[in-house]
Amino acid sequence: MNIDLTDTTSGRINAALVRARRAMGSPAVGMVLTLVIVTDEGSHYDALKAASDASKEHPSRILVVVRRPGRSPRDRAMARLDAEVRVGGETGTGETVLLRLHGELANHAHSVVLPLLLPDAPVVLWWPADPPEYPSKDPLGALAQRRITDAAETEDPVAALRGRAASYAPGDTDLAWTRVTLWRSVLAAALDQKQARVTRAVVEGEEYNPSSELLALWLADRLGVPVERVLSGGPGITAVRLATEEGDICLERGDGSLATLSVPGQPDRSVALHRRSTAELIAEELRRLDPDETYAGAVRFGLDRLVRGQVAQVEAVEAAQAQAQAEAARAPGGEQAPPQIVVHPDKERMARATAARLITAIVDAQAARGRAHVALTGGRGGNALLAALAQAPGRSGVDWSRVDLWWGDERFLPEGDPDRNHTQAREAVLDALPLEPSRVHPMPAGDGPHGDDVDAAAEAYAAELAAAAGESGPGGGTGGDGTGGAVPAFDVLLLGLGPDTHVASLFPGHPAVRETGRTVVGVRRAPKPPPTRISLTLPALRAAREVWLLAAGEDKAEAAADALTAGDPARTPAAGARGHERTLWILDEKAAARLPESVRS
Ligand SMILES: O=C(O)[C@H](O)[C@@H](O)[C@H](O)[C@H](O)COP(=O)(O)O
Repeated sequence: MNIDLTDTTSGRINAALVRARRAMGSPAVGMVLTLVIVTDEGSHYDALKAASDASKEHPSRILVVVRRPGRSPRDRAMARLDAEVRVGGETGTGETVLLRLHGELANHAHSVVLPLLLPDAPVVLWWPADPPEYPSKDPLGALAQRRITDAAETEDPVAALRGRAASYAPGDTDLAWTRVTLWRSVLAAALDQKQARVTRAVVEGEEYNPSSELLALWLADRLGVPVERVLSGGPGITAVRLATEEGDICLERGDGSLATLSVPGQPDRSVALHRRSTAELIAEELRRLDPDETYAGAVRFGLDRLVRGQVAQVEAVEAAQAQAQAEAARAPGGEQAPPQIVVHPDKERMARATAARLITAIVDAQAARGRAHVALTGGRGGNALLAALAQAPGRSGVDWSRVDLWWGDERFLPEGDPDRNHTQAREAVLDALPLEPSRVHPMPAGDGPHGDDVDAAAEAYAAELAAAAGESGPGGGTGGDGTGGAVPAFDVLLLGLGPDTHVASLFPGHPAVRETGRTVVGVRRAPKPPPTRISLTLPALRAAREVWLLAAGEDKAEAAADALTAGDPARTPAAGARGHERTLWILDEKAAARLPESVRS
């Protein structure tokens, strides 16, 4: 039931609430707290929506206070209270009162709110933005057992955290702190389980991210060791590394909601660390109303006591890359994204983290388009990734029956030959996945219907790709000259980097690299055995939404440096492998060792 009251009083509002309850035949019992939200006209809808969702778990009276002091002296001199009372309906078992305090009344919000508080029930106050400097001393704040602010909703979140530290009083909390609950619980469990002494810690997260700061402060406060705060490109917190005598405990979340937890001596596991909605955060805060001493210890630990580290390896390159590479790597149409770079400490962790990243990408693609198209690569890097995928617990989060698997290239050998990429992929993981056989698209074998005619085999695969192109959802890929030669818009196209900068079976100086009219070609006299292969062409690779290039080991260092600074794909084919939406270079430290300063600085 909705009741609108103009130029009213708190008493009339209470009477309206009673009337509405009676009319609905639902007494006001069962409501557990009063949630007061202080916001402005432009933000009250979102804040109320989040609070209403949160209060489904905690039936509440929600009072939304919107101050309207007025623009002119005349407006400011008057005093008027308008109210919108909502009981039942989308408020669930709770009730909502939107209060507009006009003119002079805007300076006396607590006198309006006090008579509207549920009797004998806790009060929670939430400022979605622009909180008072001392929340506990604010007249409204003084009414509350819990006072919620959000440092992320400020111009300078780190400065805001300094303010929270200075003004802290029991009952204060901040949503930037709430956002690290899941990280803290995973790390605390890993530390409890491992019982290893931590000697130092690193927290990587995007700049101006207060949650990264608070997670670092919490580790410093709890562990009593040096904690380094390192900047990354995000989103949000991207990694925590705890150095112990037995090796690093790492919790890495590349760019999605799935993180990888690596604990020395244990198999990696994927952990859901999705970035929660405001409603979920508020619901968590409503669950506990006692003072959060852990928050108090962290926020007051002292930001200046954190070690300010170098910009993370990952993002030093990403930031420089975005600028230095944009022109050189841009495709003729200018639509490909400049490459981003992720560097992992070693090839084992690179494979594990990339497997988790691939799972996230597939889950996201299926959520967006109902299915996912992934093109696999052969070689040690590609197979290591598939082996890691076989171990990744998060793989059960994928509906494999809606994944289409393709190959970027294939050795033109008899079916089942151990050197075929398809054979190796099946052995690594495919045979263990509940795939839909009709959605697994190996390239033709050398003893198949086309005999030893590799060109005919290539044409057949091009036709299979074209048939699937229309199914790959909006923005379906086009390869070749962009006309008939279509391919699906691969959600992720994986490529291993050859030591000579080849990708797929496109080798430097080879005619296949310069092919633009077809999407798939036969390759003869390949420098990497076996000599006869089938390969997607560069235009077909570029039809992918995302292209991920994998390079591990020092034998790839020069190739990676060449490809990331070169411009001519004919000479350095990897330089021409760009995705429409994203190009990701995934390296281990050894393969990244020769990246020029201009790229790494
Ligand atoms: O069929 C192939 O050989 C691959 O598709 C090829 O493109 C491979 O990915 C690179 O040569 C890197 O191989 P390594 O990862 O083994 O170095």
